[in-house]
Amino acid sequence: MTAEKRARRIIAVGSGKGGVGKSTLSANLAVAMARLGRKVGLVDADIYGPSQARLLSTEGRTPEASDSKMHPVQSPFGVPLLSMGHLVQPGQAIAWRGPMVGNALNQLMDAHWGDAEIIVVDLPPGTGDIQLTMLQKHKPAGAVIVSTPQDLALMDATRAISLFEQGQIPLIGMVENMAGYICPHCGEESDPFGVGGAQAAAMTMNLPFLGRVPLDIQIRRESDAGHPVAAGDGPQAEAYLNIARAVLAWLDTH
Ligand SMILES: Nc1ncnc2c1ncn2[C@@H]1O[C@H](COP(=O)(O)OP(=O)(O)OP(=O)(O)O)[C@@H](O)[C@H]1O
Repeated sequence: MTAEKRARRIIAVGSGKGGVGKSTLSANLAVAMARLGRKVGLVDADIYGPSQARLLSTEGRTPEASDSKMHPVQSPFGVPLLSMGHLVQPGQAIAWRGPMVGNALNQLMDAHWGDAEIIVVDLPPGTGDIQLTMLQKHKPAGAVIVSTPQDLALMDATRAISLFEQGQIPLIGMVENMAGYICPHCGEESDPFGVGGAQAAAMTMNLPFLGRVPLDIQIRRESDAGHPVAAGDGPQAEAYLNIARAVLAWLDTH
């Protein structure tokens, strides 16, 4: 029986800088993996700027607790989750020093995750206390790096990659977000942030490329309204499902 019990595996989603779409990717990746039949949970490790309660339509819900541990909040998309957004009022500032933030992260991670076999962790941008606690104490099975295609974002992504390498966390690969924009009026495709930069950078760094998500008004609108596009149909959902397939293929072979 013990041999059959599969260990829970953590996938950290990181980026060098904020605003590149890491939270959106984390939510959609978790939903897509659940759609592909896996038991997936999601932890919003962005303690100071939580967004997952909104992205997965669980705002205003408070986790119950037993045996001094929280029970994740069930979302309507088959993914249970925990976020500071479930514990503080929207807009309330969290002014904590490092050790308290580390404790908060540990409580989110050490919750009653039940039969979840994979926990996706949405890390805050950068390379600070939360990232270090995550790497050292919770030891993710692997990390996914998100970047937009422009040089500055890629430079920051390199820093995130180096953090995981120093922590000896395997890199699953890189996702290029907000590449290619199709005008909803005239249909012309343009590349506000360029395109292919993240894929090229991944190749240079010998990092697998996991896929590309276009800059798409529907992704912005639906995400911010708490409807992850990965739960629906169409090319947007397919983009996230393909990334989820690539991540699962990696997990199943490592
Ligand atoms: N592919 C996309 N197309 C259009 N909008 C997107 C896309 N990906 C993310 N966005 C939008 O960009 C904004 C920032 O995304 P998100 O919050 O996921 O970024 P982040 O990297 O997690 O930022 P932070 O680390 O600062 O929380 C959101 O409004 C989101 O809806």
